[in-house]
Amino acid sequence: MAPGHMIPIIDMARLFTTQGVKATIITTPFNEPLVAKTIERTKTCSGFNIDIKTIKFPAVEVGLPEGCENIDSLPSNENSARASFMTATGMLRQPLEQLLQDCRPHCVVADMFFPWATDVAAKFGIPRLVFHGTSFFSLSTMLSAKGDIFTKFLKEAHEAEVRSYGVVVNSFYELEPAYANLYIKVLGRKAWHIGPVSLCKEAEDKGQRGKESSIDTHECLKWLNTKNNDSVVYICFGSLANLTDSQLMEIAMGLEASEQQFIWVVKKGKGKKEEEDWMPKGFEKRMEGKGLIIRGWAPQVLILDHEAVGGFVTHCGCNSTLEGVIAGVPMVTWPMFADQFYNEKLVTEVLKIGVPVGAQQCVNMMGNEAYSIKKEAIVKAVRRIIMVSEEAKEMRSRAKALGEMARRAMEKGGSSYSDLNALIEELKILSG
Ligand SMILES: O=c1ccn([C@@H]2O[C@H](COP(=O)(O)OP(=O)(O)O[C@H]3O[C@H](CO)[C@@H](O)[C@H](O)[C@H]3O)[C@@H](O)[C@H]2O)c(=O)[nH]1
Repeated sequence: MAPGHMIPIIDMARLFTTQGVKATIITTPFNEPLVAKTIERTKTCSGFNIDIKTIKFPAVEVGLPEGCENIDSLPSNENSARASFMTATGMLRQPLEQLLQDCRPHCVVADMFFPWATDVAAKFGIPRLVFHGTSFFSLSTMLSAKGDIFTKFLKEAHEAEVRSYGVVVNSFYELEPAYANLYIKVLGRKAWHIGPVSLCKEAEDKGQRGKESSIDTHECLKWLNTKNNDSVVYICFGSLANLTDSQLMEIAMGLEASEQQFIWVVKKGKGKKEEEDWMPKGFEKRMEGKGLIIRGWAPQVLILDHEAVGGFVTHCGCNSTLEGVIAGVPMVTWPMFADQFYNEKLVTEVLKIGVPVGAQQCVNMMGNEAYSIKKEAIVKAVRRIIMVSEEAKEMRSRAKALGEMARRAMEKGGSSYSDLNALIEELKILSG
């Protein structure tokens, strides 16, 4: 239960319904409005057939505040808060069992964070598919890396995956053929690439993905419309990372010194005091017309898709990475935790459509006071992707070609379209 997992899950449900099957999204009461709004926006689309069912999330029972049902709303990032959240997540097992008993679906797609869903589904003879939310590259790398990187939880998730029917991957074959082959043919996993799911034709709500945008989308587009093609850098670190004030300060100074136009998403509210703490004096005034700061939630896909955007500074969350690929923009990679360091390698060393900012250390979701990327590194990397040069030109052209391949993969006859088709057919046979 985190935006980076829920957004693709909702897209996936819509994608499944395009194949004529009915989908039910299971969520919790405080997450339900987000799911409902997204579904509502596409309700008029043909073939639409999605239900929502909620099960109670025992936040209070594990000592979390009432309504704390999403990892991005944890009161703090202390290990204890995350551990409580995981405990509460584990307690969804029994209500899921009840729900499956009543609904008897033909298949359950459950996120990797619910390893027990495999056994629950098996109880009713229902196949379970695992959704990791990450690329074949990072899945294969994690499996091939030494066993000691696996925490107890990851071990459990891994064992559940082995016992599951298979894995659905939000990726497309042409993006990482060697790693799709490695995962499926060499490591012997049963997997289907069905993405990028955000390109599902029913997912036309580009301006409101995940949360309500903090900026009027028309204003944002109006601002972008005044800019030349490929001239604006977009900077966003996903839904979970909180950067320290000193890190934000380095970014602000770096952006100013880079002399490039930008849209920068900062997960901070408005408030004079706060502003003074994390940006140089007079920064926003000096940047007027040149730089736009979005405080809170940005309409990311809408921004990336605009032709004025020519580069993306990203933390390499899997969704953002794919969205950058679809938009065909070179990236500055700035991984922070989880699979992001793997995704960085995919972008910079395999696909060669980005340059690393030089992040060497994992920081937790609240950042790290003792470690920050300096302004000079930011200026250098931003200029490398946005300023006219042979290197930038080549990266851009490779990125644009991949974006085209992504679209083709999702069209009728494309690799992801066909794989989804094959999956549904197989499930139909299974269910008799
Ligand atoms: O202001 C914002 C911020 C984010 N997004 C969207 O939110 C999603 C964010 O997902 P992602 O880029 O994957 O980042 P995280 O939110 O950090 O995702 C978590 O989940 C991912 C999927 O498992 C992992 O790859 C990441 O490492 C993990 O941090 C994307 O679709 C973005 O378009 C917005 O629309 N507006």
